[in-house]
Amino acid sequence: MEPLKPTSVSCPAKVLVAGGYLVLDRNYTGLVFGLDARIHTVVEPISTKAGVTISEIVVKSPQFQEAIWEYGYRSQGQDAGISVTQLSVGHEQSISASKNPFIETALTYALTYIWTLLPNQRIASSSIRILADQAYYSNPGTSTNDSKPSHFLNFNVSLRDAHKTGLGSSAALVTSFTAAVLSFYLPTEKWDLKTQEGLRILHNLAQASHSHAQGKVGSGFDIASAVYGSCLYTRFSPALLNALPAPGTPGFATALQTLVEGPSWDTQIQKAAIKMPRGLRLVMCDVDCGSETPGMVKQVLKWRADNPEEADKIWDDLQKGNEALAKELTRLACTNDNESAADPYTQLRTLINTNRTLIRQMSLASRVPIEPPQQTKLLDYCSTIDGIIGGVVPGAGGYDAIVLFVEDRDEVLEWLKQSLKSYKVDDAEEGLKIGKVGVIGVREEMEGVRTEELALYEGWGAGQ
Ligand SMILES: Nc1ncnc2c1ncn2[C@@H]1O[C@H](COP(=O)(O)OP(=O)(O)O)[C@@H](O)[C@H]1O
Ligand SMILES: C[C@@](O)(CCOP(=O)(O)OP(=O)(O)O)CC(=O)O
Repeated sequence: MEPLKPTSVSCPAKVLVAGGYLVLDRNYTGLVFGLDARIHTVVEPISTKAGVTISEIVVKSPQFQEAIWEYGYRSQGQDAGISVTQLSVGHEQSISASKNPFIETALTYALTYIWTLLPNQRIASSSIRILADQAYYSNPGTSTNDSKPSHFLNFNVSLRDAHKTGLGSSAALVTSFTAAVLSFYLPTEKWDLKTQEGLRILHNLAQASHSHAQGKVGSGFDIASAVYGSCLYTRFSPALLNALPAPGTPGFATALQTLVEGPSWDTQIQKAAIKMPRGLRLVMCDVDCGSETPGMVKQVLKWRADNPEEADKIWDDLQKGNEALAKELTRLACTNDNESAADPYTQLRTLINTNRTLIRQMSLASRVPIEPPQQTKLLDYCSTIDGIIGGVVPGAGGYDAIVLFVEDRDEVLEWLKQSLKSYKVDDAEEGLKIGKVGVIGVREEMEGVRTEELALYEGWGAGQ
């Protein structure tokens, strides 16, 4: 067997530009853009003294305080796969306080899948590092005091105190983690990130473990964009995962392998259906307030169940609007005569506004603040700025963020930033009030998962 080589993989963040709530149902689609903030996972061998065999995997997220998790692992009988147990980390923090369910579940699923492919081989110990781009968190990061400043910043807080900007950290983490662990342990004849089949298996495995860690609530559009980048997404049937035995119980390993490799997985990814028109870009703004997605989802789905006729009408109109939006984006991206028209984006503007009207109808009818009045005002305000085509509340909506289609010129972005500095929320509003609105340093990213050069992590020391 060849010695294991250090491996690194990264995945992009996401923004669901159209299809929030609808995408939870397989009859509808979600239009998701990848974003150029990435989470990286690096896996390296641990050197042990000759003759000493340990089965330990140490995971660190060195940009955060106390972010270290040590796992022991062993194969179970009765085809139950590999069980992972968190070991004491040797300082005052208790194991339960330091649990990271996303890492623990991704490790259990990835090692179990590896074991099904290499049943007679011992899985060697390794050391794993996770490094995230600044845009995932609004905490101000500081440079490492290395003479060569790193691309990655130190956030100087624990993960518990990190303020997420809603770019899908757990999905990018689970997907890059799963891909890096598979790449590290498996020879390319067994699994290869560079093939369509390798991507399909990675997608299915990451969906299964992320869904398990998250409590099976999401549509999985965030994992799809972590693997494939920007795409038009149709979710998998939720029933696929209900049939999977629990990790560590008899039959889990073969059932997992059959599920991720077999033909039953029914996600549809249409990559060619999503493009960014030449001359445009996405801009994300954080509204420094925040909404709880699961509660909003519950309420919208209850409204739909109680009012099927009204809901189906709005959803079908929204689906048509979303498809038209995707079509117009690809049309603009593929046509050459944008420059000659007086305003090449008239149709795009109209489509965005029609979708927003339908979203507000759904908001009113379901009494869920998907595009609440303060966000309407903010979006309307931004849409009047020269060079801004329009925008929407992404994903579940609420008071989290807005996403804008903007002409890709420095002066437009600068003017937007200046305008937002002096933007005032109406004092007369009742209820929740959005806070400061800031531009997040990201733009669209068409590419999904990719391998990275180890030199990127200099200053974040191997196995430190
Ligand atoms: N850099 C990181 N290192 C380790 N774990 C992380 C990191 N970023 C996020 N996570 C994990 O993902 C969780 C956040 O996931 P979630 O609440 O679903 O937010 P998001 O919407 O960003 O995915 C954190 O509690 C932590 O367990
Ligand atoms: C409602 C949804 O369709 C979209 C939610 O998108 P967000 O981007 O708002 O999600 P989180 O970052 O996980 O809060 C639920 C789903 O599809 O999972």
